[in-house]
Parts: sequence; structure tokens; C-alpha cells
Amino acid sequence: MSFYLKEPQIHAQEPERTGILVMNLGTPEAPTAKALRPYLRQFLSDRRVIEIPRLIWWFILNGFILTLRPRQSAHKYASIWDKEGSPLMVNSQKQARLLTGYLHEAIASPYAVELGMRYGQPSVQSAIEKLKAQNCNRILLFPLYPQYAASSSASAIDEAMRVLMRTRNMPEIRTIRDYHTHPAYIQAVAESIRLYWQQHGKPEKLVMSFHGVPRRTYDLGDPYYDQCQVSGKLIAQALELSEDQYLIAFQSRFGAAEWLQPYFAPSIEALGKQKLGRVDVVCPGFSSDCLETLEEIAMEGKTLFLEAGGGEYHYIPALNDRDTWIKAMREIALDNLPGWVTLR
Ligand SMILES: C=CC1=C(C)c2cc3[nH]c(cc4nc(cc5[nH]c(cc1n2)c(C)c5CCC(=O)O)C(CCC(=O)O)=C4C)c(C)c3C=C
Ligand SMILES: [Fe+2]
Ligand SMILES: [Fe+2]
Repeated sequence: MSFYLKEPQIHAQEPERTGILVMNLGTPEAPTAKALRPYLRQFLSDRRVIEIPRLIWWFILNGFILTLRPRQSAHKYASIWDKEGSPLMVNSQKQARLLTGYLHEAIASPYAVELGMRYGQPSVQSAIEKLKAQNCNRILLFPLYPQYAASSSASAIDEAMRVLMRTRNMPEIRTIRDYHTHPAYIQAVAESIRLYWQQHGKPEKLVMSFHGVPRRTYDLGDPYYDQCQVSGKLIAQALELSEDQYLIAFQSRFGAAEWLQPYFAPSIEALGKQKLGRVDVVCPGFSSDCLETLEEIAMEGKTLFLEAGGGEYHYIPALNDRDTWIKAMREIALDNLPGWVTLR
């Protein structure tokens, strides 16, 4: 096998294009243990995700995790799987397709948008190959994580770089690190909450739940925690909420080590025990609904709150294919495209 990936044959008349590679985490092919195993193997073999020494982790991963977790997680995935497939995949595909159309209103020069998933399919490699086949000699890497974390954003960028390392005719590259304070992102989240409240009334408390990461990564310099706090405050300000009207929490703890606190589950239980009449939960760190929002927050969170004695529990959906969010994606992309595209 050659070290280099095969270069596409480009027709001489093909115009040079700017490529936008939209990236997300990825999801299993099916809600089954069989499909979960390779997905989890790839995910949990990523050094950006698991920082335990390789040899020790190999035994834990192969001895315990890949024998037990695929079945447990498959059961959870089955509870959120859509007719069209995994919500994360369905939403990410819609976002990439809509962004292609929305960019057309702003960009006059040739461009192309592709979706690449960090784990599973469509892979980042296949997306870069599709962009190169469309004669993209410049590519903007756009991970759909508003807040930067080494385990999400940097890992996605790594994967693209690994592909480019094996590319003979390498395109120019730009990367989006984060957009946690971008006004269009903050406004898109705030608007989705505001519109939800116009239709369903307001809660006593709004919980903003972000995906967690190990606490140690914060101590070692990962800016993720601080970025989540800043985004949360900006969203609260946009909604004119006072400090006692909202709470920032971290979900999806994995393993025995300490993760970022406060943890979502005990926080929501505590609100239930306080007999709160209504709590609404939103997940501003997820640009698309997925297992973590639809199962852990919308389902498990509701059970915890109600069983603890709470009143109503509402989950406010992620941005998904909302018009304001796709426009925000366009703004974020355009902020990073000067000199590469001609505007209309
Ligand atoms: C902000 C985005 C995310 C960060 C940061 C992140 C870190 C992180 N995740 C795990 C372990 C798992 N996460 C799983 C699912 C999952 N994670 C994210 C996003 C971030 N993860 C999303 C969007 C999803 C849902 C995917 C879907 O298909 O819907 C899973 C798989 C499911 C399960 O078995 O629980 C694991 C495992 C770690 C260890 C980590 C940081 C160190
Ligand atoms: Fe995760
Ligand atoms: Fe989870």
C-alpha cells in the first residue's frame, strides 16, 4: 500500500474551489451492539479522549469496556433512533446540505461543502477526498463544537491533519478553533429558548448542560470549562436572566475519575428535591441532538427530576436545522474565508 492517498484526476476546465469541511463526532451505523463495538473502539482508542497509559488502557478497553458497553449503549441508542437513522447523523447531514445552499446567497466564487465524522462514516478522509475531487485547493476545517476541547475540536482537526499528511497535492488549510462567544451562535441559542418559552411558558430555572470532560484536563490547560462558562453567561445575558434563574452543569461522565462539576444528574435531582414547579434544560454545546441530549437529558434527566419530587421538566431541542443556526454557521464560516472567496 502506498503511503500517499491517490490524487483525483481533475478535468482541465474544472474551476478551483474553496472547500468547507463540516466535522462532527460521528455515530454508530446502527443501534446494535455489533455496530457499537467498532465505533466505541475507534472513539475510545483516541489519545485525545483517553489519556491513560496505552498498555493499561488496552486491557481495560478490551477486557471490560468493549465486552459490556456496546450492549448497554445499543439499548440507549435504540431509544432515540429515528426512522431516517441516528439523530446526530440526520441533523449533521441536513446542516451541511443547508449550509451549501445558504452560502450560495453570500459567495459568488466556486465552493463545496462536505461532512466528515471524526469516528465512523462518512469519515474525514472520505470528505477530504470528495472535496479534492471537486478541485478544492483550499479547505476550511469547521468542527461543529462551539467550545474548544482537546477531546472534541482538536481531535477532529488531528484527523484531518492525518489525512493531509498522506496527501501529495496538499490544499491550503484554515481551522476554526471555537465559536463560543460568536454573537450569531449566542443569538441562535437564545432565540431557540425564547421561542420555546413563547410557546410553552417559562420555567423557574433554566439548566444549561454541557458535555463534561475529565477535571484533570482543565488543570492541565484545556480551556473548555472556561469557554462553557462564558457561553452560558452570554446566553443568560441575552435572555436577561438573573444568576438565580439559571444553572450551568456538566453531563455524560465516563469512568471513575473526577469530571467537570457540577454534575448534571445530582444537580437536577437536587432541583427536584427542592420541589421546583418547572425546570427547562438546554444543551448549548451540542449543535445537533444526539444520544447525549435525547437520552441522557430529555429522558434520564426527566425521570431523575420527577422521581425526586419536581414538577414539570422540559427539554429544549438543540439548534439542529434551525434557520438562525444555519445562518450563524454561514457567518462563522465567512469570518474565516476572507481572501479565499468572492462575496456577492
Ligand atoms: C462537546 C462535545 C464532546 C466532548 C468534549 C466529548 C468528550 C468525551 N466523550 C467521551 C465519551 C463518550 N461520548 C459519547 C457520545 C457523545 N459525545 C459527544 C460529544 C462530546 N464528547 C456526542 C455528540 C456524543 C453522542 C454521539 C451520538 O452518536 O449521538 C460516547 C458514546 C456513547 C456511549 O457509549 O456513552 C462515549 C463513550 C469522553 C471519554 C470524552 C472526553 C474525555
Ligand atoms: Fe462524548
Ligand atoms: Fe452519555
